[in-house]
Amino acid sequence: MRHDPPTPVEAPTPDPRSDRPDVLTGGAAVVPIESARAGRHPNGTPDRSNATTDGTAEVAAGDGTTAVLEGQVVFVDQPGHDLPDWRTDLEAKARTRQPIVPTWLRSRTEAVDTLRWVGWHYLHVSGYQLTRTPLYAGRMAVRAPRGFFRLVGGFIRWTFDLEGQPVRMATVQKADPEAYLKLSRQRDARVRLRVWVAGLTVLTLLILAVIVANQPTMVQWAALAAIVAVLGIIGKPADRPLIERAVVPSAVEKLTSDIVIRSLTVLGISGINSAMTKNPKDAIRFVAPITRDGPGWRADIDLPYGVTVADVMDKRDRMASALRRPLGCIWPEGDNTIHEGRLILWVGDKDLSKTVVKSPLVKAARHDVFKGIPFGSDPRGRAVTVPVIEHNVLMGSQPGQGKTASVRVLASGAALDPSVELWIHELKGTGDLDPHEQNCHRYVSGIEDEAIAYAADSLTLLRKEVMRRAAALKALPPDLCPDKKVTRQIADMRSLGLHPLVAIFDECQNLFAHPEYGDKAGDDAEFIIKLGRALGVVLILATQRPDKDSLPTGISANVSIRFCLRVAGQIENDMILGTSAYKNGIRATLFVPGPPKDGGDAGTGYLVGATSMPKVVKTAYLDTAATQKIADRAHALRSGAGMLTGHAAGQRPEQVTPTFDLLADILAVVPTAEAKVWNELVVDRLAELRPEIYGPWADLEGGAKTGQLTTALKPYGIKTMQVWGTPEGGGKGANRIGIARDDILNAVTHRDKKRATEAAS
Ligand SMILES: Nc1ncnc2c1ncn2[C@@H]1O[C@H](COP(=O)(O)OP(=O)(O)OP(=O)(O)O)[C@@H](O)[C@H]1O
Repeated sequence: MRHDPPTPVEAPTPDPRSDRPDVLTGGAAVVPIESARAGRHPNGTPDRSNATTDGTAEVAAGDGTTAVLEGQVVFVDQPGHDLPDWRTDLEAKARTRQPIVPTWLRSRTEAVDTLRWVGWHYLHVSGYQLTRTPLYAGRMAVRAPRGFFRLVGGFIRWTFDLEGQPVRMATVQKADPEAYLKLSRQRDARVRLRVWVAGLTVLTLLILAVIVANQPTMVQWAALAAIVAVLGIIGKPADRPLIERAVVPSAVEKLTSDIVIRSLTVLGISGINSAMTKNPKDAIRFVAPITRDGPGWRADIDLPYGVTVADVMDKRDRMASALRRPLGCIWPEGDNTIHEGRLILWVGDKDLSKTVVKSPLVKAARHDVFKGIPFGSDPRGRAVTVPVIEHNVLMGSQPGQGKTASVRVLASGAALDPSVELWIHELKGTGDLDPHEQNCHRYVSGIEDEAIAYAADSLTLLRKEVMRRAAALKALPPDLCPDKKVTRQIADMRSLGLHPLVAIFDECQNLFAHPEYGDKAGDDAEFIIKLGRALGVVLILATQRPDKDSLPTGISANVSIRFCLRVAGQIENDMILGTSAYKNGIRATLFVPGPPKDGGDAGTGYLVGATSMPKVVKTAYLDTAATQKIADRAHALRSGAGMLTGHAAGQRPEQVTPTFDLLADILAVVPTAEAKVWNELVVDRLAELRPEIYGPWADLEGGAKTGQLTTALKPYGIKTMQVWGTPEGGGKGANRIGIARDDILNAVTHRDKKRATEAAS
């Protein structure tokens, strides 16, 4: 069956700016929508249109026949040149502006470091050469006779033009009298002049010799030394330099476009390989010249269409092999403000994992946290500061990758600002932060329940503190606090109680995953993170177990600064660095596990939220001795300023949550002989044991009382069951909800084992 031709329609009015003709010149075609609809097959299958040059379009009708659409056909691809918006054009140019002041001069620390390095370098070179002057003098003396003969021989050869002799002989052998005569005449003319010059030179030297002979001995020795030096230099064997190198030349190969292309094509990325096969010249484009950038080379590259920076990041080790550099020198980065395929490849001269970053805090007399805390340096050697005021920090990694070392840096920075109230909770019990105990308003180090309860108390107190501060800030006159935020000026007015309060929870998974305190602690932390920022309350959390049980999602979703050292997989990566971080190529899985001495990347991580773009940062390393020195200095500072409070001033901690161990308490009230017991009986006995804790449970009615214990036991994985029994005062036997004593005992054994393993790791 053949369709009726569709009703002719008007094509859209042509763009007046374009000189597009109405004839078809190629490219894909747009058929006016009404025509296309009219030409659709009744069963709804879309038709395929072919543009024709007479202003009609043929439409496959689906039954093998062709319908002709009348009207004007408009092309998708417009002829003529692009007409980019001039402002967009300028903005694009502005993004690629080269800095007027070189990058190393823009940071004071970096400039000082570079100048210091250059100074030391040349001092070393000068010292090295000066100590070797006797050796060089000896060498020159030995070489001087050969130099003398070379000089005299060369002088004679020049004077009598002996270099031309072989050519002249060749003309004789070829029996070419004309050429021979020409060359001989040239030689005679030369020799005539050169004999005069040579004679004058010899005469001058004789006069100089007579003058020197009449000079004091010192001058004579100096002249002799100069002559020996000159002859020594002339007499140098071709393969033996006079001066030794103070610095072995660097083996670092200059990064060139060929090397970069070679390294990208061996990564096994199909998008790159197929683009290279189709268009080897233009598949990988360099958007700026390859330049030196800090202690390394930087190449700005547009990857082939469809290839993302994340694809390349995954193959960093292969790239290192292709570039013949250690892995710690290869730092590919994306710039997705431009597009997903813009790769900034930085190849360092030094392996980052072998670099130990020094902290300026080691020598600082004091520090101002409103300026952020110096944290470490990026692979290019630029100092990186972490802002803490109005921020919260979450750090994570697998064990032994430098979390605690990073926490120490932040704790030390905070301690050196006496206006900061410092609360430290180190929930592993290894004492890594003990040096700062003397500066803390609240301090605990331990993995046992008491330590966890203390940390939970801290969060309860912090929550109250946040609410108090919110009211205090609201009450401040607008001229003092126009932005409703804590400023340095407000922080210094101690009476307002709005000074910075930095609370650190290292190994926080032990708190958030705790069966008794975990849930509430998670709620409190989330509340503090959301509201405390503008009020000067800063939470710093570090965990070695970033999963949803040990790190409530409310925390990982709301924290503002994230630092992720080496982790094993995508889930942990995104828990710390935020959803989609892995997908976007921010992958802390690329770091090598282990400490630097074993070639690992401990101390190196991705920092997100502290700088405009996510950055790889190597943290400054403070060992225990350096931390102790800083802590002692901070203590003296605080003591002088009368800022030692709470724990540091020897006050007893304020206890908010009474400490209790439910499982141990149940075992205490259920004798061994009683294998199974009703919940309600257990609750009554518990209330007798600790009325302040379990009293409210016992006050609950019937089912609620039973349910309370069931709920409290759930986090331990203990299930309740139907238990046959009789009331304690006597009465009829019945089946009611209860527990088995053995289940409690097993849970305690399991918990103790787990704690012992955690303490050992
Ligand atoms: N910034 C750094 N520079 C150099 N080495 C570092 C750095 N940070 C950590 N290290 C090395 O890594 C080791 C482990 O660091 P750290 O104890 O901080 O790890 P961690 O992640 O806290 O371990 P755990 O999870 O077991 O507590 C250190 O002993 C040190 O040798």
